[in-house]
Amino acid sequence: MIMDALRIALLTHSVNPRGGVVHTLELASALSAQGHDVTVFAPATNGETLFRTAPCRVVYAPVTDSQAGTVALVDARIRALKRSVGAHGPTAFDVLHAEDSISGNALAELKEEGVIRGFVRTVHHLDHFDDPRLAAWQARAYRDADQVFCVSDTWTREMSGRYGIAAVTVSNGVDTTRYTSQALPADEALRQRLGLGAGTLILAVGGVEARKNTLALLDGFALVRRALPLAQLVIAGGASLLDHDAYTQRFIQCAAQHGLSLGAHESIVLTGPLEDAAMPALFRSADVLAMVSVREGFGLVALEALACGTPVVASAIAPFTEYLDDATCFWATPTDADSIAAALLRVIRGDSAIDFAHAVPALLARFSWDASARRHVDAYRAWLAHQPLAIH
Ligand SMILES: Nc1nc2c(ncn2[C@@H]2O[C@H](COP(=O)(O)OP(=O)(O)O[C@H]3O[C@H](CO)[C@@H](O)[C@H](O)[C@@H]3O)[C@@H](O)[C@H]2O)c(=O)[nH]1
Ligand SMILES: O=P(O)(O)OC[C@H]1O[C@](O)(CO)[C@@H](O)[C@@H]1O
Repeated sequence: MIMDALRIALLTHSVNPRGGVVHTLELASALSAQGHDVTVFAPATNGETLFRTAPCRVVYAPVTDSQAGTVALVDARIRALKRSVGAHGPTAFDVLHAEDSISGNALAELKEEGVIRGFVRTVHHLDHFDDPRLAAWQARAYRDADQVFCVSDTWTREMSGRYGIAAVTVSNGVDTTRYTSQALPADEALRQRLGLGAGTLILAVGGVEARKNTLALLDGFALVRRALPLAQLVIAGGASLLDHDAYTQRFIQCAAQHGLSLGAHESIVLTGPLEDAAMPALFRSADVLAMVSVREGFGLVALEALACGTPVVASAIAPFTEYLDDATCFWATPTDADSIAAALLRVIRGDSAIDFAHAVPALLARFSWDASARRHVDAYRAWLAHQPLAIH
């Protein structure tokens, strides 16, 4: 432990392989390596454990209330985190850091009740909620935070321009020891297990959901199949707390209308959430990563694919345009299936200018979790310096 080590609590919404949880664990790992005393709080039901081994103390907050429906689920998780953090008392941590709206509400309530003095919050991206309770929770979780961090300048500007919140950007990192282009014997076993054939593999990560723009990707893929009849679309992940069932049903119907079948060895393979070790192997197995999302906080998956030596087709919108360029990705217009198909085909045919020798390593070097953790610590200390009284 370093002399001026901070006692930091990082709160996440679940144990799932998902952006906010990955951010929590990578930040926890880098902060711990720098000598800080980190505790991760994660709501868990029925003995669930984090999808990746945590490098620090973990407190699983038991979710005891009903999670039937999204509102009940969010409420139950807010209660679970609030109980667990509250039980540690007001002096247990120097910094309480919420990674999402659920944990932000747990801390906002504890702050209102005087149990904690304040908290910081990372906004990865915000969602659109028709349900007023979900919308109100989402707003409270950034509005009541003492300091908001965003994972891209795009979102820092959005928070200021649209919501009047003065956030600071603290970028993501990418673990280039986990995500490498070095093929392993297990890569082939994974291909077999998932039913991936010898044809071209187009990979998308994050499941089937509107924000990931999976329907437009499907339309683009159907066009690609006219030129490459053996091509497969592999969609991995999707461990979201939100309800994407209606969108998934539309996806299944549209696939049928295109004459595309779903399943192992079929043209579309939906893997669902995968164990951590599978992800680098899957990136390496793909001919191209399609990241044609319409809303991302940062787009970490694009960097992971590039680190594995896999070319990326990315949406020609922010935040991708903030850090990718013609030397590190191939652009597609996310609202245009023809554009998505054309971009995928250009990359598959080796007709892109992605520079894996120079531009990609230079890009990856700009995003480390160590640097992200140092920037967080600077921001924590700046916030603590403005607290009228020390927390402990
Ligand atoms: N092990 C495993 N990891 C997964 C899986 N699915 C996704 N991941 C990992 O989870 C992370 C993000 O995945 P997304 O599906 O893109 O999550 P998100 O919730 O949309 O991410 C949000 O936060 C990220 C971090 O700041 C942002 O980069 C992203 O744009 C978005 O705002 C990446 O590290 C990705 O490799 C899976 O099935 N298994
Ligand atoms: O899709 P995910 O990563 O599970 O995220 C769900 C989002 O919805 C909420 O659970 C509720 O607003 C947020 O806390 C979170 O950002």
